[in-house]
Amino acid sequence: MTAESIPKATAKRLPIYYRYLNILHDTGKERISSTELADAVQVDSATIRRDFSYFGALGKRGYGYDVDSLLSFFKQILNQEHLTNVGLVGVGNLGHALLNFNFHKDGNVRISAAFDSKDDIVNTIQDGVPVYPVSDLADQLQEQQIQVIILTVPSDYAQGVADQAVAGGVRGILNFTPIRISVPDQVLVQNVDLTNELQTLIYFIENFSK
Ligand SMILES: NC(=O)c1ccc[n+]([C@@H]2O[C@H](COP(=O)([O-])OP(=O)(O)OC[C@H]3O[C@@H](n4cnc5c(N)ncnc54)[C@H](O)[C@@H]3O)[C@@H](O)[C@H]2O)c1
Repeated sequence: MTAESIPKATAKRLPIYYRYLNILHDTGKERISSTELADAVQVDSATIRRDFSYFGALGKRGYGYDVDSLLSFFKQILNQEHLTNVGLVGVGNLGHALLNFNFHKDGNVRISAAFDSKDDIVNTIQDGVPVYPVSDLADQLQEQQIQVIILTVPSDYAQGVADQAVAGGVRGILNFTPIRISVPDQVLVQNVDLTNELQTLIYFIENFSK
């Protein structure tokens, strides 16, 4: 089974399972039933069993799932053993917060280079990450083989920076700016809008909560 042949909805739940299994592993738990897992990750147990069935018969009736073998399987699927270096462009309020966070809990992703246009921050190290002049973006992405960037520049600069990143061979952009950037088909853009997320949450609370 390859990552490509797993249904998208199942693939989306993998990181949730993975994170929880890591916690179980750290506490020394060796096996878990789908019902226990369902309670912990808030996914119903039938869905969990179906999801896991895509990975072959990993569970044994009356025994549950072996935590270690599930973990190593997910690690392989999620490519967790492979460290992905990410660039961040725009070290302002939001950029600083993301640099400070730097995905340390997940272990397989880290921001390894940051870029800005302000003289007082360029060529410094912020939260352990070197900040390069944005004029070097395309070169540095290529040199450091960085294929994913986080975009946290003011909206007026978003498209220009995206163009530079594309010139540097970027394959994915996590776009925090309100601008819908244009990129070639082969480049993936994931837009993040916290206002939207909050409004969706409030809508669900008001309309679907018990
Ligand atoms: N998606 C969300 O939920 C969300 C939340 C907050 C902010 N934002 C967006 O994130 C962006 C950043 O917000 P902020 O509050 O951190 O802004 P900010 O002004 O504090 O920071 C922007 C940084 O980008 C740098 N910059 C400017 N032009 C640049 C360029 N061409 N190349 C590289 N760096 C450049 C600036 O020097 C500054 O350090 C804005 O577009 C804002 O709208 C989105």
